[in-house]
Amino acid sequence: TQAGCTRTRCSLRAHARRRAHRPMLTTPGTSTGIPPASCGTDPSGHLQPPLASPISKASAAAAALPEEDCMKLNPSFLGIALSSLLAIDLWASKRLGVCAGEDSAWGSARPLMKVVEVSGHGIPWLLGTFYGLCQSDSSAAREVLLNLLFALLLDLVLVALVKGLVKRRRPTHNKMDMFVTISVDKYSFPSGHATRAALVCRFVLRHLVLAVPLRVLVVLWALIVSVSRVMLGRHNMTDVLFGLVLGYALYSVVEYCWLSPLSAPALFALWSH
Ligand SMILES: CC(C)=CCC/C(C)=C/CC/C(C)=C/COP(=O)(O)O
Repeated sequence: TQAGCTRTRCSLRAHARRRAHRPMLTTPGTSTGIPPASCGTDPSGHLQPPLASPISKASAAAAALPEEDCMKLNPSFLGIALSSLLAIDLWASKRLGVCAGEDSAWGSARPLMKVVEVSGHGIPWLLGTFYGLCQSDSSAAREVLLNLLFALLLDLVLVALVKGLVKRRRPTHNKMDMFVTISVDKYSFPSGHATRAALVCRFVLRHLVLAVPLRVLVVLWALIVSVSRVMLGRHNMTDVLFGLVLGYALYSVVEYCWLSPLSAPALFALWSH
């Protein structure tokens, strides 16, 4: 009937669309994602298997695609592994976001987590270091503080660059109620708090003479700041893990470019009394 024919044509078109959008898992040419022209329907409207006929124009065109185009359609092992990792990351991060809101499982701990958040924020660290630099009267202290200031600024620039390049959105369960942010802070990869925590932790352990309990406290602080980013729902786990690695590596760069009265006399002249 007329209605039956229309339904059959629609279902054929839908079938062709589904196949055309399905990523190819087989070698190009054997499955083109386009139904062969010889496919048809029987009088009752059911799809018939393809007839043994020459390759249709469409499949011949697909078979002639350059290798790179076919590669794009074939999900590689690495692609599948990455998508699976990201899916696990999103799922686990959402489950760990127990302080993401007042009504979350650990919502009552949210104010405390926000104090931890401020302790790893860029502004207190920049202002504190700058203040220390202006107050210090020993050249050794000035050298350490000037390098800490340089490290903190380098960290801000690097994180802003990576955030702007990667443009990964913050988790959907995050409430954007953070203490002072800049434009790129709408993005979450990598976590600026985690990079700063790792960087400051390595810096302090290397340049401050501290008793063992205090050294342990510094490491604990860096870990708590990092974990709190996921608990507050600000970040996914991969943002924080990458941030820690980046901050750790950044310290090596700071150490390599260490500013001294010999290498940067003009900078030190600014703060010599
Ligand atoms: C000198 C200058 C440009 C200071 C800007 C300090 C500032 C507003 C830093 C932003 C710190 C922040 C909110 C980072 C975001 O951390 P995530 O862990 O959420 O990535």
